[in-house]
Amino acid sequence: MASSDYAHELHIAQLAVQRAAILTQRVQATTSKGTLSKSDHSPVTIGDFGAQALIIAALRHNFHSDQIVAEEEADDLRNNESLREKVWSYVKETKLDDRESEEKLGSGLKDVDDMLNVIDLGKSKGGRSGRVWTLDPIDGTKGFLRMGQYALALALMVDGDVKVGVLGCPNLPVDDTAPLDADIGKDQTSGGEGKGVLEAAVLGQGAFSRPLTTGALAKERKISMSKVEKVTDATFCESVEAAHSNHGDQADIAKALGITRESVRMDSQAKYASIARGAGEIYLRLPVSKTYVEKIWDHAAGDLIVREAGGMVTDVNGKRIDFGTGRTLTENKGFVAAPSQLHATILSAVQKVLGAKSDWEIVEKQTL
Ligand SMILES: Nc1ncnc2c1ncn2[C@@H]1O[C@H](COP(=O)(O)OS(=O)(=O)O)[C@@H](OP(=O)(O)O)[C@H]1O
Ligand SMILES: [Mg+2]
Ligand SMILES: [Mg+2]
Ligand SMILES: [Mg+2]
Repeated sequence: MASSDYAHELHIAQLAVQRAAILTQRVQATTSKGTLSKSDHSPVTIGDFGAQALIIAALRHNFHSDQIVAEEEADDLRNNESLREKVWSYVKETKLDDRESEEKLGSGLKDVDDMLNVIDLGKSKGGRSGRVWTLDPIDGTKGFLRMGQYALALALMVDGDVKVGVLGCPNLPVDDTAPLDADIGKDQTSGGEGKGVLEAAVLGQGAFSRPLTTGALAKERKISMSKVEKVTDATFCESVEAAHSNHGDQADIAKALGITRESVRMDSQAKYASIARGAGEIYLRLPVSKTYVEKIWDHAAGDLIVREAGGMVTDVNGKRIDFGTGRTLTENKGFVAAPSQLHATILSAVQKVLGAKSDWEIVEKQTL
């Protein structure tokens, strides 16, 4: 990647994600992942807390005055000494095995209290002005727990626009040309051989992938979305959980498009990472709940990487995703990510299928 705008931010973001992925991989390999249920009943683990602490520590060291919007907060650790100590033991032991790279991430966290405070630096409001990092330390925690796909997602927004995006996907194949395997979202315990990819993009500079390592960054390769011209030849991916995206609507849309291949289900922004390198074409995420508002950290990195790889990402109304609205994406409903040459066709099928549903209130009728 050209060393120009945001080169330093990109470099640090990739090293920070790579270091935190060492921790998440160690936690995923153990049977005791320290799972807690949050107030919304979603899980959080030692891996989520530990990765958030390590990545924010690197951001604090390098970009002291930037805002950070991250998913996790430290309250559950303040009230739980044994879990707090477990997280701390992982955090203090995790280092890149390349000294120069590790030094770039800073001198580290002083003690457990420093770790808790650093985790809580992720409580910023976000918004449309200034530099804001957004972090999902483990996206797809359910996938992480079921030994499937998950991603460490970090992005930098400036004045509400995503400028840098990084996705660490420890369980995706290293090989960018590997076809989208129907079992990709399933059990990944059989070994880490050939797995682990780090994808990144800077606005206007293209998208790149490199093998995830435990030290210095590996050599990068340019990636691009699929060149498939006929939508009937496309494969689409979707969430595993039926509660996170509407499998029924997505199946109807695929049918309307004449897609006969079965959808590939996998957790996390590994879906964006896959289509960004041409493994599959489409990522559909249509809302199930009328009240759930999506979070910026679940989409910012993936959105930029897909767009820089030659794709388009919009909501179901065809609007670009607006990341300047704070911690949540209040201006967008549903996600349609696809290669540019197919996006209009897919969007029109999405609108036709949703428009025909009498209970579809989220998509304003006048915009369909
Ligand atoms: N109701 C509802 N609707 C839509 N999205 C929701 C919902 N509840 C949670 N979430 C967010 O979904 C994130 C995981 O998305 P995935 O695509 O990985 O889902 S799945 O695990 O494949 O089912 C997940 O991210 P993580 O918490 O980082 O795992 C949540 O932020
Ligand atoms: Mg997430
Ligand atoms: Mg998460
Ligand atoms: Mg979560």
